[in-house]
Amino acid sequence: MSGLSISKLHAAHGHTTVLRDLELTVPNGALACVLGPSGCGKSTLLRIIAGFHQPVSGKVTVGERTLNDDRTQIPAERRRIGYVPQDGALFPHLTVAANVGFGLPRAERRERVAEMLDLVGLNGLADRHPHQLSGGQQQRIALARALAPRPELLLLDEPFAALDAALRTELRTEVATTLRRAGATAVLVTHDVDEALAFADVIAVMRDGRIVQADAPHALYHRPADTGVARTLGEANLIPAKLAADHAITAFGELPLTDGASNGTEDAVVLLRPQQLRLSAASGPHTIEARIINAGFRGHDYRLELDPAARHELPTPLIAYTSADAPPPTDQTIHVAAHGTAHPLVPEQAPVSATV
Ligand SMILES: Nc1ncnc2c1ncn2[C@@H]1O[C@H](COP(=O)(O)OP(=O)(O)OP(=O)(O)O)[C@@H](O)[C@H]1O
Repeated sequence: MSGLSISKLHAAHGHTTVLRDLELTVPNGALACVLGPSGCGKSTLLRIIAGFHQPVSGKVTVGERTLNDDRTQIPAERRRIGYVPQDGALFPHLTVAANVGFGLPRAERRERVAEMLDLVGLNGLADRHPHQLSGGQQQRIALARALAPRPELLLLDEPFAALDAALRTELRTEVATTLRRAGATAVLVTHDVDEALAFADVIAVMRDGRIVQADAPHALYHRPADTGVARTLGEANLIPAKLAADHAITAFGELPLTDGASNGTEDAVVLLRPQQLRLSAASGPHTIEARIINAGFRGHDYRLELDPAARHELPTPLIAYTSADAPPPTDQTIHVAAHGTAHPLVPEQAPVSATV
């Protein structure tokens, strides 16, 4: 397998620009997730990489091979790229073995099919037809079929979207393990943040036809580039702050900065994730007073919506997660403290015009 590199990619459907100046690098052997809202251009990006859609301009390379640039447009069948669509799209009239072996040279077909079915843990099902498989089994066969010709790059377009929540979690873990075992470079498209956080070595957040930030899941969650990326990765409290050299001054007192340095700004916003806000038994110099306006039980914890007292000048609602056995009742006034570090955020950029 080989790494993927995309630069200055522009694409349109008719007169509507869909991708603009898109940059993305996926190292060899890495699993990347492209995360973004419906309609932001994720599938268009995959279809360009696969060779199903021609971009307006830009360069796409896999390993040393240029697939698209000003002069080059390698056809899809010569790209050596595997593609797993949302519904798997197995050939209904062929057996599992024939689906996985489709297009492989006859001499190696038998052995390669057995190897692939082994990889996805379904070697007992070679003689079945797709309609005799569960949704999860069909997706695993689709993955085996895509990996069988030893593609240089594997593309997965929301491959778990049609599955129920439990199967989805199980299968995405399995698929990630399978891909790592196969040493595959893969790009998965999703609008499910849990999927991206669990699956990826690199998450690329897409907005308005561009990749706005790409980084390891942990870095992206704790150090988002702007308020939009912060919200894309999970619930976010955006807290007004003044920035000093190495700390933020907030209604919760002084909090160290995540990256430990700022230029000093009077009028800043810092990110505090809900798990950083904790109920405090007593009021103190670094607690705020708030009223619980909603408490939702989520099995492992409660999600609280809080209305902070007006004097704190904080946004409403603040979101806190608490693992307390039972939170105080709704409408009760409580004290809240903030833990950990604060990460300064810039506002999300306004979208640019969508017409070429
Ligand atoms: N064949 C097409 N002709 C015209 N417009 C299209 C075509 N395919 C997609 N679009 C438009 O291009 C934009 C990007 O679509 P795309 O399918 O790439 O988004 P997406 O992020 O994959 O969305 P989703 O998550 O809903 O699948 C959308 O506004 C869509 O309506």
